[in-house]
Amino acid sequence: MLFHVRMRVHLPHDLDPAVAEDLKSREKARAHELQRAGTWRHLWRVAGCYANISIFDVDSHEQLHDILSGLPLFPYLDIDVTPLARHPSALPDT
Ligand SMILES: O=C(O)C[C@H]1C=CC(=O)O1
Repeated sequence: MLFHVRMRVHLPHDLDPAVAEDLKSREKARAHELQRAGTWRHLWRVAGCYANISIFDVDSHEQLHDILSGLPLFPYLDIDVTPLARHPSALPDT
C-alpha cells in the first residue's frame, strides 16, 4: 500500500541545540534504515520549507502509523497522509 505523506517540522525555538542535533541525527539514521528496507520509497524536501513529501510502501494503516509515530522527530511533526491508488492511465511500473 502506497501513501503520500507530508511532514512539516516545527522545532521549538528554545529547544537546546544539542537536543535538536541529536533528534535530527537519529531521524536521519531511521530514515536511512527505512529507505534501505524499501519502506520509505521517496523522500523529497519541499523547496523553501522545513518540510518533506514522502512516499511510504507499507502493508497496513497500522504499520504506517507505527512507523510515523516512532520517528524521533514525531513530537515536532505535523503530518498529512493521503492513501494512493493506482491511476488507470498510468503506464505499468511507473
Ligand atoms: O528533515 C525533514 O524533512 C524531517 C525528517 C525526515 C527525514 C529526516 O531525516 O528528517
